[in-house]
Amino acid sequence: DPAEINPNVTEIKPGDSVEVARLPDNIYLRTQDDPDDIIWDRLPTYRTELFPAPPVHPSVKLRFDEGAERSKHLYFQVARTSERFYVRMHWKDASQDSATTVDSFRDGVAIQYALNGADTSYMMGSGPEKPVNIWYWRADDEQQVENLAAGGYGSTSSLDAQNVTGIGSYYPESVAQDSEWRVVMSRPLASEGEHEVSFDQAQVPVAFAVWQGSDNERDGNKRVTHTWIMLDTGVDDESSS
Ligand code: HEM
Repeated sequence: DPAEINPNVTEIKPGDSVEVARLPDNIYLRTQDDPDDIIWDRLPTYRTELFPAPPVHPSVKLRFDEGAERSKHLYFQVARTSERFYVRMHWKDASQDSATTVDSFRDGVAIQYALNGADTSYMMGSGPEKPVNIWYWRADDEQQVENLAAGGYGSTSSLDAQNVTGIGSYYPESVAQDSEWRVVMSRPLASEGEHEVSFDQAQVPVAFAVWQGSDNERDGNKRVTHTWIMLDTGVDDESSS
């Protein structure tokens, strides 16, 4: 519904490019990864639509509710200083699901980067030649982000370098539907190892995923952006190699 979108929010479709905002070096976040720092009010906000990930696995198919109205909006912001890259994500969620138990699932969010160009499958990469790097936050540990790599389903693995930090917080509102999660993740600009995304290139393809615990979403069952959104880093490819 276009009427509901704030004029300061830019709608992003798959294939669109967004600019990584450059924070001056004399600006500091109150605490690194503070999801509610006032700096975020001054930076451009983007909104994109998430749709159910296609069921690729028989066990996901069993749980896949074809009829469900499951599209969802994700708001995101991207920024860098001379030393770190930051991404902030927020989305409405009427329930705070912080634990996985026998019959309940936790909320989560992730950003995925194609390591070897936009012809990589946005469905978690295409084999060892076209892998992805994934930063994965889960509501059961609001102050931790896992740094993962994958080259197709079933190959998801944790990286040696766990240098991605992050914090998420739930902001309840009197109208439950207006409540939201806000999550910031960041990493030093310099990458460590071949499976960490390099920000030293003009464009970085990204995709997002949100797991809504109250809808029993977990692993492959989640909402995702379909195909890549391109981040313009402001780095010149020719001068940086
Ligand atoms: C759009 C199509 C996608 C499909 C069909 C898909 C499918 C799957 C499947 C089958 C699994 C379970 C097996 C495994 O770990 O490999 C999985 C897990 C996972 N996926 Fe995806 N995926 C998609 C997109 C994404 C995106 C865009 C992201 C990140 C932004 C992502 C992040 C993850 C993570 C972090 C896990 C591990 C989850 C856990 O431990 O609970 N996926 N996905």
